[in-house]
Amino acid sequence: MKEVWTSLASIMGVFAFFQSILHAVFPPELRFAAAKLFNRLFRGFSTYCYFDITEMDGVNTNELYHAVQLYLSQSASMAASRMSLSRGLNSSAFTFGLANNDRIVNGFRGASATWEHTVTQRQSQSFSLRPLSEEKRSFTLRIKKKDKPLLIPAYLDHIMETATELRRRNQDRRLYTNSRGGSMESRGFPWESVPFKHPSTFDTLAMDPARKELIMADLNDFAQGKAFYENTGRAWKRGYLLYGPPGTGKSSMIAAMANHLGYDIYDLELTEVQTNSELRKLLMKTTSKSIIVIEDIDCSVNLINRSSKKPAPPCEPPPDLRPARGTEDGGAAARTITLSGLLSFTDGLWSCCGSERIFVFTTNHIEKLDPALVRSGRMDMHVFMSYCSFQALKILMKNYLGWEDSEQSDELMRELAEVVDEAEITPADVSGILIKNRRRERREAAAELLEALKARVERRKRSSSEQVVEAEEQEKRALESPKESTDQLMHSCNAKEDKGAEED
Ligand SMILES: Nc1ncnc2c1ncn2[C@@H]1O[C@H](COP(=O)(O)OP(=O)(O)OP(=O)(O)O)[C@@H](O)[C@H]1O
Ligand SMILES: [Mg+2]
Repeated sequence: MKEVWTSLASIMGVFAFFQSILHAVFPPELRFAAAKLFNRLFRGFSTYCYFDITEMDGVNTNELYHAVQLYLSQSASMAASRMSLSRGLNSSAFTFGLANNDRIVNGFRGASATWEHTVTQRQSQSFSLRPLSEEKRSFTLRIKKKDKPLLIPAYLDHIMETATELRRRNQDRRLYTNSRGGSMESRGFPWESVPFKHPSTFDTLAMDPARKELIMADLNDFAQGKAFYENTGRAWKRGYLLYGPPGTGKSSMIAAMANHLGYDIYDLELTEVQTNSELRKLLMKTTSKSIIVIEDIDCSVNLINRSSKKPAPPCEPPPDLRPARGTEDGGAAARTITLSGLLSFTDGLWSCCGSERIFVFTTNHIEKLDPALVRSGRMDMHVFMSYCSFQALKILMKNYLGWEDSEQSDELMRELAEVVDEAEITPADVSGILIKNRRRERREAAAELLEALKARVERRKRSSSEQVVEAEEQEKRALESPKESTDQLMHSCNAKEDKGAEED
């Protein structure tokens, strides 16, 4: 062993001797060329290849460097023992980074890649219009030569895509509105926005868990469906129609969808839009990965069937001709937005500018909508937001009272389960009762809710029995005096017809 060490020391000595001669005798250029040759020889025998990704590419920033930095932040937060931490402008998330001169191993498609972050001092700068930072930062990627076809460029593409997604997720999301109609502000942007901070999530949303799962799975399939939409030649968009009584959670569902997918929301106020071309402009200025919402669609635009020849009732102008902003008559004459304009907004060629967009329409009266608007392909999923079921009630009790699953076999819960369907109460009303009682002890609050539900059931029973009595009395009167009752019947039929015309 001793001999081995002695011979190793003598080799090192010889190497150092030659190096000192090299330094003394040869000029730096020659030394540099020799080092390069040595490196090339060494790499010729090595099974690895190396890629340097510098922060600056000449005087331009190298996007790949920043993408790698962000991409590695995921792995670095798990694996590295020393990390750098940062938080960007307009961001609410912290980003981990690989510390200087640290190293991390990452895998892709079964191949392994080693990343090293190097920071060196920049040599003194000559004069430049754009001063560079004093440090030179770069990543070095080391992969096996045999893995090169597998990793380059697929791995780098993957890194770029992941970084874009991370950047988007780290940014605060925004809620846009077209309060100026379709008109542009000075920078040519028709939307105004505020940070989107709605706290509704699928966890807090009270609805049947199985239906909730179905919607979440549908959303996930959509968000991960790039290849599917490309292969099938379909535009990457999806339509949801949420319908049901007021206060059943349609708007809350939209917020939950946006929070689940990390999308922005464009809340389109259709009554503010004058023409189909304005509508198109608005669409063109939306970004991908967004939800475009039209709330209360039945009140927003004239939804009379395009093929129907039925004239609009004379007493009231059709909704799309109602006075609006602008001209003397309130812009009514200028307002030419039509149902077919809206249909091509969601379904026509223009709907494909950009991608990965979700359209959500909400309504309290699905029966009032034109079938063309709700046909499949346009609105892919119809979601009925119903009155509060027992499953939904349990979610609300958990959210508002912290009522745990273990307590749910309770007698109180059994009683609640019995009355909740019959009470036909909206989740908004249940939330109202629970908020009012939130300072009370849990069981007291739940008992209060039970009382409210029972009272509601009673009221509903009473009003329906009053209706039955009324109908029976009418029938009796009809039997006693056929002539009078026929007149009455005619009268009530006429009244019904008038009412129907008004509603049309
Ligand atoms: N399914 C639900 N889950 C949780 N909270 C709900 C639900 N439905 C309603 N709420 C509560 O009631 C409030 C009103 O609900 P929301 O605005 O979502 O109803 P909506 O169906 O959009 O009503 P509208 O038809 O009047 O627009 C919400 O802020 C929320 O607190
Ligand atoms: Mg709503």
